[in-house]
Amino acid sequence: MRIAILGAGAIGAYAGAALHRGGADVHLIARGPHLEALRADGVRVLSDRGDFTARPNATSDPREVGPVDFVFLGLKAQHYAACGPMLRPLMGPHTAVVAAQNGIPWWYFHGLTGPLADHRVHTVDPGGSVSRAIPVERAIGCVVYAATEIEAPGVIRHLEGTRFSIGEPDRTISRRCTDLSEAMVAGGLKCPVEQDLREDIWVKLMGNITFNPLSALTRSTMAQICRDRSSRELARSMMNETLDVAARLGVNPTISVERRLAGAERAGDHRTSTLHDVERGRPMELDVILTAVVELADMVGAEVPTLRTVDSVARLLNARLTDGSVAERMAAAAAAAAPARAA
Ligand SMILES: NC(=O)C1=CN([C@@H]2O[C@H](COP(=O)(O)OP(=O)(O)OC[C@H]3O[C@@H](n4cnc5c(N)ncnc54)[C@H](OP(=O)(O)O)[C@@H]3O)[C@@H](O)[C@H]2O)C=CC1
Ligand SMILES: CC(C)(CO)C(=O)C(=O)O
Repeated sequence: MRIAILGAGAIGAYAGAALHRGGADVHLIARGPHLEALRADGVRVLSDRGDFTARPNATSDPREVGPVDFVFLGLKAQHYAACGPMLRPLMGPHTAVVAAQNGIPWWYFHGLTGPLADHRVHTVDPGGSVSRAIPVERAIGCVVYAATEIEAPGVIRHLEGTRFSIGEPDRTISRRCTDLSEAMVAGGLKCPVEQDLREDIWVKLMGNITFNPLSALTRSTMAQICRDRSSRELARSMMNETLDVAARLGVNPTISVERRLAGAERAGDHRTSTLHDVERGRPMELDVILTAVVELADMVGAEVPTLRTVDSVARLLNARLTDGSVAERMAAAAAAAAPARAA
């Protein structure tokens, strides 16, 4: 099985290393110093479950890879609309694209019947730009219950979780999903094939919609947010509002808010992927994680005052982060602080 990892960052390189370890023919697509390290030394995975090194092919140029069976998309979702030129050389007639994103995917209403069939969520697929880059019929959904970070170029720190739940938008159990699942399991990951991934999407989103923006806005870990009485209450409100939107869309996750909060608190001092971005002076992956849910709330008539407030301040921060000068200053400050943190 040939697999390209487009955006072999924290999650992509981790999944790619595992797939390679399991016997798949893996091609990592990366850039910069991280790519140089991947080429020179492979992916070094550091994990309580056992460290290992995998040496799949690594390149910056998808044309060197050519058509594959699966593209595992490890890019941040705000880069999906522009990924068409990188994706094209990887696509054969049957290539599937597995997007490891958090939040609401661009294919969310694809394959459904009823009044919302094929509805486009504008925030995640503005003007159809993402659907044009990644046609929905190519998409396999993926909900990632793993936490990883790039500790140094070529080095992935695995913090917790190995589950990558996958599923077809149209609720079929397809051969391509079962094939991919076998390859992931051979690499030591959990990869259940779900009939309808939408419940998993909302369960995961209850955490991301809350902790990703709050951690970025307050520079706090998930545990710190949970242990402070008022921010825990804020998190609870955000989760309840999210569950209301999901319910109005016909999805009723069985997990309680208290259990979800307890799980986040147990994650301890983990910094979310969004906090990592802000610390590096990069824009946050906000549209798919939070703004899209506010759009869906408006669509289904749900009151989401807390989500709306956090979204508006987080979008203001994102606007500052996309202003080059501010982003450069923050990145410089983060680089200056890094040796001190390490000491
Ligand atoms: N990290 C985690 O624990 C989790 C992440 N996720 C999801 O996984 C997805 C990826 O997140 P994460 O792995 O943390 O993000 P990363 O930023 O670590 O990975 C994205 C990678 O894509 C690379 N990239 C971007 N554009 C290009 C390009 N044009 N050519 C080559 N490489 C490119 C980036 O390189 P560069 O740095 O140079 O821009 C980076 O290495 C997100 O949607 C996130 O929500 C889900 C669950 C957990
Ligand atoms: C926090 C985590 C790992 C989920 O627990 C995540 O999804 C992220 O960092 O974006």
